[in-house]
Amino acid sequence: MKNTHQLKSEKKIFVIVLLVMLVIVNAFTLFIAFSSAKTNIELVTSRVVDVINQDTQNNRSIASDLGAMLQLPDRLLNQNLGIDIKRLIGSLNETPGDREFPVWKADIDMLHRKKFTILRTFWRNFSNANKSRFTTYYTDGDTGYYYMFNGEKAVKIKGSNPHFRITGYIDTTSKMLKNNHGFVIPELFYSNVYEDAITHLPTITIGSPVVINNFSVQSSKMSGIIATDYTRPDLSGLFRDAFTQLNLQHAGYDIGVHSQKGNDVPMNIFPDNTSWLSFALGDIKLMNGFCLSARVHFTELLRIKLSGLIIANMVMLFFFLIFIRSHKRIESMMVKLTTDTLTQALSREGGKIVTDNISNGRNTILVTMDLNDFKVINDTWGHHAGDEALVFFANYLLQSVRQGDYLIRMGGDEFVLLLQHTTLEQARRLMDQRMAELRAFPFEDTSIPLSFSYGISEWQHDFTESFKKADENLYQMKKQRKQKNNESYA
Ligand SMILES: Nc1nc2c(ncn2[C@@H]2O[C@H](COP(=O)(O)OP(=O)(O)OP(=O)(O)O)[C@@H](O)[C@H]2O)c(=O)[nH]1
Repeated sequence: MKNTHQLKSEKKIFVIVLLVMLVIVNAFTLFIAFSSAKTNIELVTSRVVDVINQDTQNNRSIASDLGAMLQLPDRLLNQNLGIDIKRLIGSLNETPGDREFPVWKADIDMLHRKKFTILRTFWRNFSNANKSRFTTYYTDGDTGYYYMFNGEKAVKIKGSNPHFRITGYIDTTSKMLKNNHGFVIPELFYSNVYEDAITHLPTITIGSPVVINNFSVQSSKMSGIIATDYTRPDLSGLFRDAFTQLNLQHAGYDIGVHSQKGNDVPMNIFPDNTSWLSFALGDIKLMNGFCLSARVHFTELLRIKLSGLIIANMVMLFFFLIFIRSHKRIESMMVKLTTDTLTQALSREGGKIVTDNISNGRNTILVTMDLNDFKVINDTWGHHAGDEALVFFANYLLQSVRQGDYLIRMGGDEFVLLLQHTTLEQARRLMDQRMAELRAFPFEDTSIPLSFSYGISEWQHDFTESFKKADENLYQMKKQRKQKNNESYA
């Protein structure tokens, strides 16, 4: 049978295990929420990448068409595009604002007029669905020409390019084309995250190279790039759309974009000022040249797995309550089984549990006690008075013991005290004192004389042996007392 001490430590262990499980279950659920958050961002990113890829694809095809067309003689060009190239590039004196015949600024040379005219024709022939929503243009270098598709605006760049520098890119790509005799498809141009000189917004640019192939001499050269700019508001809009399409909310995420080139200006798609507690979802590849750094807020993790968290905690709470209830029932049953109902001292069974668990009896003293002439109290004042005497006596003894000492009712008016961490001498002094101080107990409106005898022994290996020795001493004390009484009557 388990004793109350064992039950208490069992309860402690259970509570610790439950708390650990509570932490594990909640941490695990939050980890699943974290994985879902990461998947959400990856899904959203792939939607954004789809749009950018589509733009890039269109730019690539315009770039490659332009590269091919630039080598054709005017006759074939006119035939293919259905235009009159000579008329279109020479319309210096046409009416300003005429849609068909652009007015060229004088500083735009004939080759570029031709380039821009071809591009304008491509762009006009393009279906709207295929046109990028964002600023798309042609440029042929840092101090070259610039043609914006949507606005149909052609300018010669004075000084440095207001957007980003592509000289390095054109040089390396040209070298690569030369080394491979033109038989390679050049990489796209990726800018870093820079501040646009016109809009003053953090911007990224992705450009498709325009290559003029000349396979007959196995040499190709770079002409420029067809590029699309994505400003912070552009990308925010793309991300917001992707979140909406996927039925997700963006409020719980911080998203920033950075390039692999470094030296970026900060570009926060969704700002990181709403939560003090957020977790990094790691670097997510946007496309070759760019990465996302995303964070998810703790509140969003809770929201994602709210039902899971509630259910997990409710289940744990349910088991906890069941355990506590059954534990309490066992505990009260144990108390009932091990306690003497009349005196509240330990019962014989309770005493056995205690004595069985005395592993090392060193410094343990066993005292047996028996009320003197208890039968007389019963016979004179009634059984009820006898009961009161027993209760009084037990309380009287319990007052003089310390924590860790035990009072056991062996039966009738016989009790055992187990005194721990004490010597035989100290115990004897205590019992003599207690014996001397006990005179009577109050019963109804009188007081009835009450005294006891005791026998004492040091703990010897087991209870039976120790009890036997103490009981012999008790018997001696009783015997001496009776002799004394007889002598005083004689
Ligand atoms: N009131 C009451 N009496 C009990 C209880 N249990 C045992 N007794 C009585 O206690 C008495 C035990 O008396 P003994 O210990 O044999 O005799 P004593 O009168 O104390 O005499 P000595 O021990 O020799 O001094 C018996 O009369 C039992 O009936 C109890 O729970 N209540």
